[in-house]
Amino acid sequence: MEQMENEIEELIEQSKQKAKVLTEALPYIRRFNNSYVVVKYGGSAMKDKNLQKSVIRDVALLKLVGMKPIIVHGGGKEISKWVRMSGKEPEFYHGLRVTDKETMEVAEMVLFKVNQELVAMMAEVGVKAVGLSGKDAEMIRVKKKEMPGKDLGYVGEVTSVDTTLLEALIEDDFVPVISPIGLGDNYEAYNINADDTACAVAEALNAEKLVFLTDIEGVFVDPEDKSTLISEMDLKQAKEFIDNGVVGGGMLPKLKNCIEAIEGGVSRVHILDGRLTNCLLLEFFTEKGIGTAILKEPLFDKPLFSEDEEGC
Ligand SMILES: Nc1ncnc2c1ncn2[C@@H]1O[C@H](COP(=O)(O)OP(=O)(O)O)[C@@H](O)[C@H]1O
Ligand SMILES: CC(=O)N[C@@H](CCC(=O)OP(=O)(O)O)C(=O)O
Repeated sequence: MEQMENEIEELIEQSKQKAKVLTEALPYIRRFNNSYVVVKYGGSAMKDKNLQKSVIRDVALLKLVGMKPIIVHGGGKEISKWVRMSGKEPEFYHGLRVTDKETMEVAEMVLFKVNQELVAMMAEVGVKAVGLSGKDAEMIRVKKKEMPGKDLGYVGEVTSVDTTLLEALIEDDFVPVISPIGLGDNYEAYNINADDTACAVAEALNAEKLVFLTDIEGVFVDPEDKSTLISEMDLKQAKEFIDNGVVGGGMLPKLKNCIEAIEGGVSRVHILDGRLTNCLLLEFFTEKGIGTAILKEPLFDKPLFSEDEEGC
């Protein structure tokens, strides 16, 4: 009898917790209703199938509560695996894959596979997604990326994004899943860095939010010291971090993309740890939020580090 009473009490407590979570989420659901939210999903955060499913479930939930999510995916590691299997060693120059004709073919095949897997996962959680590359309806046009001293081959730099198809799909309740391939002047396929692609799509849609899911908790002053996570920075601070050499490696182009997106009209950009279960829900629907937010201007005067932060 006593055990039964304890179980009932536990159930009531759990229900109260769930109700609290939903109540806390309400203002955010209302605020982001009908907003474009671009999620860049790639890198190491994509490694694990269960993790992929968790991210996809989160995106489905964003959709079901009234937002307009768009996924831009990467797959760099998977491309490298298949390039090796084709007998070549992957080559990168300043973070960009040197892409000859053969590598472009491999990249296009691998990205198509990744794209369709994500589309199927969305279907599994009851949301209709449509897989696209930038070639569809000439959505993403590019020019060949020029780098002093190195020919990158079929690497594209986005020149324009035509959102007509995206808007039509979203209007009809589909979630677009975009792979980072663009169409060149000569109508050939070009390989685009997925962060650049997400940034260009978010800018073209004037998105409310652009979220980069990566393999680290956010931007750190010192990545070795977890207490130095920067929960929020404005454009000025972001530029200072770049100039002062605080950020390096893959975080450098990512932060540059964040700055570009904000300057291009995106309201908020976030860098989140895609390895964390329910990372998107934690960022979107909790007061505290997670990761690093990059804003046009500071919301209010507060210390740089993560205490006392405000979410969304
Ligand atoms: N100050 C910094 N804060 C956070 N990460 C940093 C910083 N400086 C360098 N990095 C590196 O940037 C990496 C993220 O970039 P990248 O590997 O290109 O991500 P993705 O593959 O998800 O696109 C982190 O794993 C980290 O090693
Ligand atoms: C030109 C260029 O480098 N393109 C990238 C496209 C995929 C990508 O960016 O994937 P992640 O986000 O998973 O790294 C590549 O070929 O790896």
